[in-house]
Amino acid sequence: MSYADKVFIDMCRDIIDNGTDTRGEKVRPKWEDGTPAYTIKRFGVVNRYDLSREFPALTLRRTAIKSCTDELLWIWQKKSNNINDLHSHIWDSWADENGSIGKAYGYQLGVKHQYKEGLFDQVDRVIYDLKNNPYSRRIMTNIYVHQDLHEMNLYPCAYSMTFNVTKKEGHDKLTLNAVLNQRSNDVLTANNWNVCQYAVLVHMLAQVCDMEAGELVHVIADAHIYDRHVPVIEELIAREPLPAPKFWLNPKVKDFYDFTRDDVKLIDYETHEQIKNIPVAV
Ligand SMILES: Nc1nc(=O)c2c([nH]1)NC[C@@H]1CN(c3ccc(C(=O)N[C@@H](CCC(=O)O)C(=O)O)cc3)CN21
Ligand SMILES: O=c1ccn([C@H]2C[C@H](O)[C@@H](COP(=O)(O)O)O2)c(=O)[nH]1
Repeated sequence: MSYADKVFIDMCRDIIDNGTDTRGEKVRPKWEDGTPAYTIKRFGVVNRYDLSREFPALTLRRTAIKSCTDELLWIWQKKSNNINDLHSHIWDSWADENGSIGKAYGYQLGVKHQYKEGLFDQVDRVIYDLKNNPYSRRIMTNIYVHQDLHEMNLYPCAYSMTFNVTKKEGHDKLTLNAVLNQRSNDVLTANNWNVCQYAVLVHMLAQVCDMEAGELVHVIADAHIYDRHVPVIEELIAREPLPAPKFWLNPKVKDFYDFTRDDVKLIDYETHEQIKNIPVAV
């Protein structure tokens, strides 16, 4: 069975059985009808995925790999903050009349910073360090920029990646690992969505830097299940996990900026039926 399913089931069980409830407290998000969106939450969840063994897609329900890759490329490759550059409508509720989500996500990754070797944005700096100084312990991004928070419609949730390179015995290539730091995670809507997109990112960066993909460690400060999602989660985690799919990344692509969502595929991705019309708290 898919290892990601096991991690997801254990995490959800733990949140529901051992988490704390925000019901009746002052909370920011609301449901579409204006009702406060309360959660059951667990502080400090850490999940590890070994990308050299399996791609961490859930089989309990289908994760839209092309849409989540599209959002990842919107942020990391197009470095855009405008929903008109995105193929899906997942950000529509947080955009202004021009389609902007403010100085969030892609905007921050496109800002150039001065380094000893010259001006780089954070993505190009990561690629430069992975190619030129792979054993550096300083290869990371951070888009949680306090001075710009007042110009963001939603503060970044998955806000930092720390890359770390190791060498496996008997392997010619170096191994690329990463820690994804996330301050807040809507477990039903976006847990596996975020995990799959950052797994894709590690695979892409490994390929263009001539490395192998290793571990992805997902650190979540506030892992929560919204009140209206609890019955859906109960139904999902009662399902029997299926085998993990195989991951395909177009091996011809050698430049990070050449990847498109069509260069990513899940082969033999068998899943249980999708749960439609899941409400998203705004
Ligand atoms: N409450 C909340 N939860 C989130 O997960 C979230 C936000 N807000 N605000 C900003 C973004 C938007 N995110 C979203 C929103 C919707 C989907 C979603 O509906 N996904 C569907 C279909 C996507 C498609 O195929 O285009 C899915 O089945 O995964 C995913 C991520 C993640 N983020
Ligand atoms: O990539 C994402 C983006 C957003 N989320 C979720 C996490 C929260 O439920 C909301 C944001 O609300 P805050 O009050 O700002 O925490 O969006 C996610 O899980 N993944």
